[in-house]
Amino acid sequence: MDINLIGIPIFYGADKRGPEYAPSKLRDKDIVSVLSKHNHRVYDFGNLHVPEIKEYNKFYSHHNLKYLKAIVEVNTNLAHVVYSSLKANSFPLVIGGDHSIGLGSISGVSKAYKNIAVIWMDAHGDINTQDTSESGNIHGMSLANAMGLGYEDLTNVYCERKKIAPENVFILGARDLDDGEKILIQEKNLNVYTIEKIRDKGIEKVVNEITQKLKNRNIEAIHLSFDVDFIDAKYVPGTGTPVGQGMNVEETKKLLKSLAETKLIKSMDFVELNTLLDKEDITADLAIDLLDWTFKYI
Ligand SMILES: NC(=[NH2+])NCCC[C@H](N)C(=O)O
Ligand SMILES: [Mn+2]
Ligand SMILES: [Mn+2]
Repeated sequence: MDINLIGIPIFYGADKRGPEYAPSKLRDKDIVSVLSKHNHRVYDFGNLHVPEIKEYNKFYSHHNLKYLKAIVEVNTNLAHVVYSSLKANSFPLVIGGDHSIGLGSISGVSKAYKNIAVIWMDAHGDINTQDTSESGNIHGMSLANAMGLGYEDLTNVYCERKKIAPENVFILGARDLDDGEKILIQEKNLNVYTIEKIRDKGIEKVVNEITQKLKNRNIEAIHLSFDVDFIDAKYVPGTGTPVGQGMNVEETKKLLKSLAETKLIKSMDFVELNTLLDKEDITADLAIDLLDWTFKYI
């Protein structure tokens, strides 16, 4: 397979420095050779441009949407690179950066394929809007924006329509949801698999259930958006919003393997690695290990 490696050095969606250094960290750790081992041809596209915005200007457009303008710009450009990669039969692997970039990735995928699904592995839902968010951080809104909910500059990124149908979104690992997010899950009857639910059913059954639903809906492509805080806080010191009670590394790998083996994953984000918070590169090394593992089966 051909892989286009796309770095997005952005922290604006998290409003906390650190995620912007993740792409170069993973390159230092030889991500290209690691992925190439599995018979992939890896093309390193380098980083996309992230405009500089001064801290005092972050509320420029909207008080509860920090760094809105820059985030819209970056996601628009990312969407096009993702779209163009898919059209050229390459697998876009997007290295964040914070999770605000999920919007750009999904936007690109949604133009390349008619019927898509999104698997969002995350301790959080990232389904806030400017009205429900308690932080104003856009990385907590990107999945809602992709579903057409939220501020119009965000929902209209790349093309003016909703990018993904709520019934084709699967949130795995959620265990830290805001009140507004819980209401939305009820309202839209979203597919949310909490850690408890995944452990109760078992990983295999969960993946089968998801694949069955996707088959019934003729899904052509899954976009996998992996937030490293999906994993239990004790294994990932290097992330900005860590949450306990998550899966361990072994369980996570089992889940990633089953998802990869569906052969439906056509694009992926790896986000929220914060190198400034990391301890002795534990999280960066884990990131390499997880990507190595996943791309063995993809
Ligand atoms: N991609 C993430 N790590 N998101 C964390 C979001 C945290 C919180 N729910 C918020 O909206 O601010
Ligand atoms: Mn997230
Ligand atoms: Mn998260």
